[in-house]
Amino acid sequence: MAFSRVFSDPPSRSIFKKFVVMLSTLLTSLYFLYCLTDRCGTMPTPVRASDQVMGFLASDFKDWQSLRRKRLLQKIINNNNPGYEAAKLTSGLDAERNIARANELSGLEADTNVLRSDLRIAGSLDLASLARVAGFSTKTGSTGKLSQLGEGTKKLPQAIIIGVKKGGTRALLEFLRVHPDIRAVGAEPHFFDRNYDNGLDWYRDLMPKTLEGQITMEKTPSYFVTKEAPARIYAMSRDTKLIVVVRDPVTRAISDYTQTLSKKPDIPTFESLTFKNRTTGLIDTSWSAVQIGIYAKHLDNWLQFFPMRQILFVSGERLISDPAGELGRVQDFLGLKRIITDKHFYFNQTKGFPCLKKAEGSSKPHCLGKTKGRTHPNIDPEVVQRLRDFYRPFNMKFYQMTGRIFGWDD
Ligand SMILES: Nc1ncnc2c1ncn2[C@@H]1O[C@H](COP(=O)(O)OS(=O)(=O)O)[C@@H](OP(=O)(O)O)[C@H]1O
Repeated sequence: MAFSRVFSDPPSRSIFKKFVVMLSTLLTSLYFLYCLTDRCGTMPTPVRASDQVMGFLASDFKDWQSLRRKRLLQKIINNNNPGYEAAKLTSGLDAERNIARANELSGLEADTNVLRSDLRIAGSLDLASLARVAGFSTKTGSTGKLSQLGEGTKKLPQAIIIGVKKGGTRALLEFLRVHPDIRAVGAEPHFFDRNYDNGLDWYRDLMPKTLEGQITMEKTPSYFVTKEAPARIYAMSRDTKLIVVVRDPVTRAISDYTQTLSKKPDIPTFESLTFKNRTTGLIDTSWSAVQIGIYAKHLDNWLQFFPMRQILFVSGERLISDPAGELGRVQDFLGLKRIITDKHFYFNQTKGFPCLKKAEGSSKPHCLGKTKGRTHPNIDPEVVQRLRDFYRPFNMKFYQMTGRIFGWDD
């Protein structure tokens, strides 16, 4: 009996172990797929539109928010363990790599700059082989700047493009990267929303090396609508400069929908998703495409931690009609010499957008990839009008808060 137990237990244990490993792999893959369909974002609860408008405007940023700020900050400082676990680091990097690869394979993100940067993120592991897989020579990823050759140190970002999704954040980052005093990670690290548990060392390690005087940057548009992000960034450095590219919230919502539709062609129409109840005109503010555009509400969260002078708002519309003008404001805000000027841009008729005459580290003209500047579906004008009416008071509040009239309500 004892003899047979000795020889029968080990195989069953090993089968069990294999089963556990297979199950974890399956679950991890499912999670990545889930994230790729944009379902990892926050899903706020629905609120009746008119109630929300009035309730929000009436509250006018009460004192309890400063209490909330202190509480949140304390929680974050307690939770943020800089000595991250090695296991988490590995899984985080794998996630980035998997997303980059899956995007690449599915053609969802054809922007070479994004891929290039994703390769750079993964570079600490095996840049050369990943580049080969992606069909890029490692030369493609070279910026031609000294720090790319190994000098300098990795630093936490001093400036972050925190939003908004579909605002024009990729265009802004790609344009800024032309500046010799800016070094930026191309992929979205999602540190302050999805990967915060990985710790600041993990985050720093994603950054490119910089020399004295160069600014490290990243962009993750979902930060703007992430409740925890302001306190977390504040805990990293209260001096962090924040940049938000904002765009007409109605067009932004349609752009957001267009992106989802390109990945999931079977989703309901924009019109049906907009309303909780079309007859009563009740707008579904739990739909993220609508919710993200309530800029005044999200900005209020940031103002609990950062003064207005530390946040720059870039007009997504002006970034297209006058990229050099908007880039001038951004360079001033970052305390940099105005090196990026109208000489750097040309309007590409085929693309219908401004493009760079020379991309970072290249002598060739460069437009953003095909996922930027998509054709939007036609939306029922009545629904568009209803959305305009919904956003108007929030837009007014936002203009008042920022001191800039963005012209979305003309
Ligand atoms: N120069 C240039 N080239 C191409 N596209 C440009 C440019 N400048 C701004 N845009 C607008 O950027 C919109 C995408 O915004 P984001 O880059 O913030 O999107 S994302 O959140 O990172 O997915 C994208 O939205 P869609 O037009 O809806 O595709 C563009 O309108």
